[in-house]
Amino acid sequence: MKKAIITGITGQDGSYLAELLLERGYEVHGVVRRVALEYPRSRMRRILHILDRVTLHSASLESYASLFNIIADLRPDECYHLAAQSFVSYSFEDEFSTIQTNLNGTHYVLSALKRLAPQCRFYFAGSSEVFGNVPVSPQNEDTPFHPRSPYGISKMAGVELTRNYREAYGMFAVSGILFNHESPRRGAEFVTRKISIAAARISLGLEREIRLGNLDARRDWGHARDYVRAMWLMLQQDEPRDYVIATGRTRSVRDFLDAAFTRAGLDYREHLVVDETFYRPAEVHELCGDAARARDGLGWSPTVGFRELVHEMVDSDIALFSGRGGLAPGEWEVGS
Ligand SMILES: C[C@H]1O[C@H](OP(=O)(O)OP(=O)(O)OC[C@H]2O[C@@H](n3cnc4c(=O)[nH]c(N)nc43)[C@H](O)[C@@H]2O)[C@@H](O)[C@@H](O)C1=O
Repeated sequence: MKKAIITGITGQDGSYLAELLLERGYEVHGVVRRVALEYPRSRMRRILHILDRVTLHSASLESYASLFNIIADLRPDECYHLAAQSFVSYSFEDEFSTIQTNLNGTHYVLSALKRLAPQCRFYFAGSSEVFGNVPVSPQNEDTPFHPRSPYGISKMAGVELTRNYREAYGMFAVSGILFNHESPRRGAEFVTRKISIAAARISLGLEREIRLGNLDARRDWGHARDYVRAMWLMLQQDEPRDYVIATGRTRSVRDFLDAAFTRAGLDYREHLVVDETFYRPAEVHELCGDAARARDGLGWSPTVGFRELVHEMVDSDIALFSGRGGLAPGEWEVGS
């Protein structure tokens, strides 16, 4: 039985990945912050249904020793490093913590694996935010990086660090450069979930308006369940390589808003307030990925289209806020 560690198991991707690994017969271990153990109903809400089948370990990305000890005890076969400060907006407010946690955390995990489990296959959650402001579209693995936020910089450095461990120490260490991927488990601070929650709550009469920033930004949105499958596939290959994971199609924030509100039986124009406080100091206007390498090398392609994704998210939030979602009010509020 293969043993896998997931950092960030309580997040959207971590929860889907844990399900996938359990289905494939892995022994699954998750690394969580102590706070998650103290507030299990909200922090653990995405993995409550599999808590009896995974083993959780308490550690912090800021503490090398805490990560070292877990890796020393487990000596895993595969390590998926997903934990990070992942909200781009927040990275402008606290650039120091974002860069420190995201970069040092990655460095600590890689360094501990090199010492204790050098055969372990390592996946780093890279991000399309590394491309930020590149003039080339679509972006692939050869596109130069031009990040536009402290978050993007931390992810760019993580991709380079992972590459360096691969080249310098011969480790099977790879990065997935994942474009935006969403689901009903997305944190409420990200624009897609903010919209699906608002569509649901307005349609149920619980709220009247939604406040958003730049509606013209365009993203390449896929479904998180498809994207964690790509993570797993990357670690099953003969050769370690980085891969772009994307759908290859972009939509604007306004398109998402329109589709979500229409699904909820609403006209978004009657509820939208454009609020400049949600604009970013440096915006990424459009990102579109070219996942040809993943298609040819991993046999990967997305299975969920844009409309299906939007409908799943809105339907799920309508169920949640009409009391059919299994969570008490307030338990959805904490982000990823
Ligand atoms: C791949 C990448 O994907 C995600 O990063 P993101 O693209 O920044 O995601 P988001 O949903 O926060 O913003 C998308 C767009 O929507 C615009 N926007 C307008 N109005 C609001 C608004 O009110 N809230 C938010 N959050 N965004 C807004 C905002 O200006 C931006 O242009 C993370 O998973 C990240 O970890 C990651 O790696």
